[in-house]
Amino acid sequence: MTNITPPPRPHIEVTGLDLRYGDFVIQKNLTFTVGRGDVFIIMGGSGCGKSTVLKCLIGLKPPAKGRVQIGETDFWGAEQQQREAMMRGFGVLYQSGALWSSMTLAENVGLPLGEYSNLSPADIRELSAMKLSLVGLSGFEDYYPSEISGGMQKRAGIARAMALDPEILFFDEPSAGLDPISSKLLDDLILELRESLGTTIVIVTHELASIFSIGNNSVFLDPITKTMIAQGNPSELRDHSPNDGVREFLNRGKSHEDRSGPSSVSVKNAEAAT
Ligand SMILES: Nc1ncnc2c1ncn2[C@@H]1O[C@H](COP(=O)(O)OP(=O)(O)OP(=O)(O)O)[C@@H](O)[C@H]1O
Repeated sequence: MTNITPPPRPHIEVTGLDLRYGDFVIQKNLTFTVGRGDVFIIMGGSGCGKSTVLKCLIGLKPPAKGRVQIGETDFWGAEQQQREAMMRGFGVLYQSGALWSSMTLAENVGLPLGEYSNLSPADIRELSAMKLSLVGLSGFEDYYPSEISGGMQKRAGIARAMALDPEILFFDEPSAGLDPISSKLLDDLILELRESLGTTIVIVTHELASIFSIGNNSVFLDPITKTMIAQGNPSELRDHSPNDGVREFLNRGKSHEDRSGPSSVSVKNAEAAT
């Protein structure tokens, strides 16, 4: 008899999720999985509910219906205390970066360590410097956020998100407000972190260049039907999604046919019609 090893359990499993603000439905019936070590992109047009889905995954917005399983645990079904403990295993970088302007970079990164660990101030300082070096900011420990560029502020925000060695990193529009070169450097950093630490990374973004260069898995949310209309590798969705809207969005408004001749989808459709 052959021994078949079952596939590893996904890191995050979302099943039948509905999200609402009051009676206003944001998204419904979302079912998708995020594998361990994935760089998973939540994408879709403006206002479709990407940030709201992220908020639900990080514990800030309870679902109206459905389940979010993180590892072995039903995240929203768990007691609040257990959920809060799980949330300490998440590192979050919000859109604004949100560093404290009156604190140095080392103090910003050290803040969660002071709050959630028993480390001495000297150890916190050393660990903060190490986290800053991971994001290429060695030597900037004593700088204030206003003294460094926007791209460096984002890096410092990532160092702070990584302070407690999270299992999952969540980024909301990490490249918002950055020029294309800083944005590319940030993508490189995200990939480096994923490769060196194996952290699962979930990102809300509609920057196409980032989506294709760093994402290996994704979900595509539709604002009209208010549900997901695609899941999978973004490059494959760009070229082969059976949904025209998904292909158009990922080809920057151009259909695949416009760019490079008929897509395999339309070839298949043409073959089927003959
Ligand atoms: N706290 C809230 N209360 C009520 N409605 C909200 C709240 N936050 C967001 N919304 C609404 O929910 C919808 C989805 O918002 P959300 O920010 O999740 O979308 P998004 O896809 O991330 O948008 P964008 O791409 O513009 O950042 C929008 O119509 C927004 O106005």
